[in-house]
Amino acid sequence: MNEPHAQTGTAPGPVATTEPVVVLDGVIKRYGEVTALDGVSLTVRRGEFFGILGPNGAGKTTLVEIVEGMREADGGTVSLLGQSPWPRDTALLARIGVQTQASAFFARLTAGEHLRTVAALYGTDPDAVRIALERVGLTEKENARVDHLSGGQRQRLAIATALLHEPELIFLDEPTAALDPEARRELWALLRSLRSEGRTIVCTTHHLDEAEALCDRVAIVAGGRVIALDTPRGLIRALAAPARLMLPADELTAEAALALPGVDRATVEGDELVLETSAVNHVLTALGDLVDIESVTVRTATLEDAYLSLTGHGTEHRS
Ligand SMILES: Nc1ncnc2c1ncn2[C@@H]1O[C@H](COP(=O)(O)OP(=O)(O)OP(=O)(O)O)[C@@H](O)[C@H]1O
Repeated sequence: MNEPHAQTGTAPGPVATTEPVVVLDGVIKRYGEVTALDGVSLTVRRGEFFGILGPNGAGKTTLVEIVEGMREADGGTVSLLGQSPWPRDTALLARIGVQTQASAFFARLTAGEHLRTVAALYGTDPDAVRIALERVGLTEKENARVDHLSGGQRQRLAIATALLHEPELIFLDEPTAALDPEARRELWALLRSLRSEGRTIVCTTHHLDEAEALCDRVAIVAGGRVIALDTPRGLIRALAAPARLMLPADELTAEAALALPGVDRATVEGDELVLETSAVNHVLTALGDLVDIESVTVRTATLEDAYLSLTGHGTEHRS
């Protein structure tokens, strides 16, 4: 049998604690006529990798900026590490790390110079630069100019910048935007290792596979509201979408497949027979007696399916 589609891969490492590090209660933010946040309540626990997902304009950036203390909410309460992030408190800011966008780098400096400049701003020990470069696998690029780094190296430098002062809580914004698949996977490994060190990570992303692979829990925001909040697995389970089993159409007829216990639907799509079932193991066992099991591909629902269903941008369990 072929490998099933990527499964929910919650990162290994310490289990998130129950201690709240970010608490929003009924947070409201308006920009003139636009209500960007319409009563957002959520809690991020220490040690969690927490994803914030949602369509463009959903209010994600506004939400994160309010938590970071960069914007003032119009209503509701916000607690960051037990304190109100507004009015801004520099002592509190020193306990969080914000991934800078590559455009915010000192472009003509080397990676090392850039980090030393940021370290000086934070009043951090200069040795932190060496440690941060090592941490993100950029030691050999210390003397390379920032504008000569690849996209993946820039994203690593952005994360190193956020890590310099050893923050308890890190905010990431689209950490793997514009990276090739290999660079994305390398960055995922780095992000997993940050989590396994016990850091709390709040990450906005449009990549559903990334959220599914990395996040302990995700909040789906739409129209300024949290419309779902759960583990990726919980959101997928709530979707209750059937699994799809695909096999060459010449191996079995749709009629014969429908006669198998557990098969809810059997359709021929091109040269494939597609079976829908909520009892994958039963159907696989039955198929084992009838067809070459190596030719069967299983595709279970993904976080993307749940997201599209919840945000109304798709209702089908797509393949
Ligand atoms: N400074 C601002 N002034 C006026 N309206 C704003 C401002 N910032 C955001 N908005 C509006 O508030 C809403 C939420 O925007 P926000 O940037 O928080 O969404 P987002 O989920 O981060 O979107 P994206 O995924 O596109 O970055 C949108 O309708 C946006 O147009």
